[in-house]
Amino acid sequence: MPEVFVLALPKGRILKEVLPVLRKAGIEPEAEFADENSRALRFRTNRPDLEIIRVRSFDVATFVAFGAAQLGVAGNDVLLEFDYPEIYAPVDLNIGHCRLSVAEPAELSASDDPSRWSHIRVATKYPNVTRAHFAARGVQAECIKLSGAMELAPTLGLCRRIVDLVSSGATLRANNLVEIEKIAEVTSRLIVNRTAMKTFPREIGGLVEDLRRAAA
Ligand SMILES: Nc1ncnc2c1ncn2[C@@H]1O[C@H](COP(=O)(O)OP(=O)(O)OP(=O)(O)O)[C@@H](O)[C@H]1O
Ligand SMILES: O=P(O)(O)OC[C@H]1O[C@H](OP(=O)(O)OP(=O)(O)O)[C@H](O)[C@@H]1O
Repeated sequence: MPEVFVLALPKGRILKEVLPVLRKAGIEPEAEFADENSRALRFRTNRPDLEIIRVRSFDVATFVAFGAAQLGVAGNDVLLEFDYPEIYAPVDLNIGHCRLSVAEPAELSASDDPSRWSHIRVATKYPNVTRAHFAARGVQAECIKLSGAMELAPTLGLCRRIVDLVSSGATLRANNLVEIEKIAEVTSRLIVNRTAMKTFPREIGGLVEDLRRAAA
């Protein structure tokens, strides 16, 4: 019986960008995958040795880190937040371009001086990256963990600053916030479980190379 490998894909916005890359690599998910009303989470592909699962973006990293999926697609925002040693990220897929930034209300930024901060409170989905970023310059960041809609936090008085993903800047503008500092540039990466790569170098290495060529 041949080995069947599992590729974990994020459910959200990245899915639309990743499908053309898969197609270029000769990987076609079964028809049900495109059906938004389907409750299935696990799908066959045209390759008998590859299945796809659809999970939340942060969970892609968890499935791959624990070897439940051998491959996945994750933004480096997610990889920075977890820093799982079992994850190897060999290919930048050149999709999902955005940045992880610090933002605050426009009226605060007019008089704010970030070089004088010693302690700040920040709403974010990325508490580990945020704490490490500020600790590197001696600022203690107290993080309030949210799972989305961070931009509401300053308006409603939860805290004055947020750390969130920014692409066009439209979400910040709509909430009267301005970007004051970039923490990291973000793109989506192909990720691989290190043990799986060592155990099946030919098979997984082949998939990695197919996807590398498709993303180039
Ligand atoms: N505005 C954006 N532009 C480009 N890429 C983005 C943007 N927002 C997020 N991403 C990328 O897509 C990934 C998933 O984004 P996000 O977490 O917002 O999606 P989601 O569908 O809301 O996921 P979930 O439901 O798991 O929270 C992020 O980890 C990031 O790498
Ligand atoms: O700069 P922009 O182009 O406006 O993009 C930024 C927005 O995109 C992401 O949210 P998403 O739309 O994925 O929703 P979420 O809040 O549920 O994560 C991110 O969290 C920002 O809110």
